Amino acid sequence: MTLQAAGRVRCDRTAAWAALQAHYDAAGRGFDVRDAFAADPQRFGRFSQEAPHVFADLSKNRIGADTEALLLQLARECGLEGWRDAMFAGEAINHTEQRAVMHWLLREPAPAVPPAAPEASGAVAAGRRDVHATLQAMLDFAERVRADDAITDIVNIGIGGSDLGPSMVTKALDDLCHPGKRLHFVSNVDGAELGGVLRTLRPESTLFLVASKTFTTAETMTNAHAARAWFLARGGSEEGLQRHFAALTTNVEAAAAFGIQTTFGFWDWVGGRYSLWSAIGLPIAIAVGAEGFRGLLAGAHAMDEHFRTAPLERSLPVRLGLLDVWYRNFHGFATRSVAPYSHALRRLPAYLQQLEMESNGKGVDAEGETLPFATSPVVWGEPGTNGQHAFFQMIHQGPDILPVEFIVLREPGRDLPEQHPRLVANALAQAKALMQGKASDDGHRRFTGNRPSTFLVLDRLDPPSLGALIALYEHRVFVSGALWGINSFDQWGVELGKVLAKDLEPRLASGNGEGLDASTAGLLRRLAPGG
Ligand SMILES: O=P(O)(O)OC[C@H]1O[C@](O)(CO)[C@@H](O)[C@@H]1O
Repeated sequence: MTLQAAGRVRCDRTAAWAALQAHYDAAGRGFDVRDAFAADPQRFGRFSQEAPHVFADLSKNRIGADTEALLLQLARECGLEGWRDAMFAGEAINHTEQRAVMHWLLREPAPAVPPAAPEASGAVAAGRRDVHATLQAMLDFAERVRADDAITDIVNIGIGGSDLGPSMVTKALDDLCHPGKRLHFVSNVDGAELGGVLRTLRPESTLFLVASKTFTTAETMTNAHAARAWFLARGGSEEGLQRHFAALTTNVEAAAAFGIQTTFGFWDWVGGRYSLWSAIGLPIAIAVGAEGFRGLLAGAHAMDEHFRTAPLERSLPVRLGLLDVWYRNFHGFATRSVAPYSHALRRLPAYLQQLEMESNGKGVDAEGETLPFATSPVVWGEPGTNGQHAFFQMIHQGPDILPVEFIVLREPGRDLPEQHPRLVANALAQAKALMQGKASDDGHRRFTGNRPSTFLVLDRLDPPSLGALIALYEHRVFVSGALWGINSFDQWGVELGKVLAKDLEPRLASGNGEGLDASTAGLLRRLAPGG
C-alpha cells in the first residue's frame, strides 16, 4: 500500500515540517522552560491533560503553544486522523503482512458496539463474533485453575510479546494476585532460566502455559520441549500432560502436534507486542481473576475511546506522540527514560522497549524508501528511586539531554504505605531539579536545568488504570509511527539473526568456520569445545 493510497503523507513532505524546522531554529533550540513558566501563569493547565485513568503534566517540556499548534498541523497534514480511523475500521494497515491491527477489539465490552463506532468492516465484524466466546472460555479456565488447590505453580513459557506483557502486568498487580499461585515466567533459551524454575517445582502441582503466537519461536519451543521432558521424566503421563499443559497461540495445529489439547487461540490481527489482551493474557487472568482481567480490558477500552474520539489537541496519546516527534527529529534527543516511581511497575521499561522499539525502530517508510530522519527513541529506565542512585547523575549534569517520563501513583500500594510520601516527594523533586537547575560558581556543583520531563499520574495501580496506561503507550507509538510514515506493526528486523543462529548452532560442536567472515569464524573456534 502506498502512503498516498492510504491517505498518509510522510512528515518530512509536509508544509508543517518546514514550519517546525523554522520554528525550531528561531525559538525551539533556545527554549527555556523556566522562562516559559514565568511568562505564562496558565502553563501548567495548558500543558496538562486528563485522559481516562491517567493525568499527564507536559508543562516541564520544551514546548510552547506555538510548537504544539505546528505539531498538530503536522499531524493533520500527515493524515493521522484517517490512519487512526483505518485502524479502528479493521483495514489491513499492517500491509507488509497483509493484516488488520485490531488489538483494541479485544477490549471492547461485550456485546455492545459503542454507539458512535464507525461502520464495522468485515474484519471487525468477524473479530467481534470470535473475541468474546474465546475470552469467556479463557476466563472460565483461569477461574478453574484459581479454584484448583492442587495447582500451586504456573509457568509461562514464551518470549517477547508472549512474555513481557503478562510478566509486567502480573508484577504490577501483585497486591491483587491469588495468594496460592506462584507465577513463573521463562523466556530465555539459556537453560539457567528454566532449570532454575524447574528445580523449585513438582509436576503434579504445576501448570505450564506454552505462549507463542506462531508456536515456532525457537526459544519457546526449546523450553516447552524441555519442560515436557522434565514432566514425563518425573512420572507424569501423556494423559497428565493434558491437565498440566495449555497452549496460547494462533497456531492451534502446531499446539496439537506438540501434544497439547487445551488451547486458547487468538488471531493474526493481534501483534505479538499488543497481545496481552488476548489468550496471551491467561497468566494475568489466573493471577487476578476474571473480574480483574475484565477491569484491565475496560481501562484499555476507555483509552481506546479517548484516542478514537477526542480532538487531536485534547488527545493524550496524540500530545505525547507529537512530543516524541518534536524531540527526536528537531531537538535530536535520542532516548527517553521511563521512571516509574513504583516497585510494582519495575518491568514497565522492559515492556515498553519492545512496544516502542520493535514497533517504530524502522529505517524505511511504508513504501520501503530509506528515511532521511530518525525514528524511535531508545526507551530505557529503572524504577525510582533506584535510578536516582545510578544514572540520574548523567540526566542532571551530562552533556546529553535525556527526557524523562515519571510515572507516579497517588495512592500507595498494600505494603508499608507510610513510605509512599517519601517516594512521591522524590519523583517531584527530581522533575523539579531537572527543570530548575542550580546556579553555582563551582562547575561540579552546577545544574544547568531546563532538562525536560513528563509526569504521568495514576490514582492507583488497579487493573483499569494499568490497562489505560498500557493502551496510552500503544496509541502514542501509533501516532509517532503514523507521522514517520512507517509500518509500526511488522518486525522484519528480528528475522536475519534467527536464520543465522540456525546455521551457526551445528558449527559450534566442531568450530567449523568455513565460509564465514573472519571474526565469526575466529569466535566460533574460540567457543567450540576445547577452543
Ligand atoms: O509469540 P511468538 O510467535 O513466539 O513470538 C515471540 C516474539 O518474537 C517476535 O516475533 C520477534 O522477536 C516478537 O514480535 C514476538 O513478540
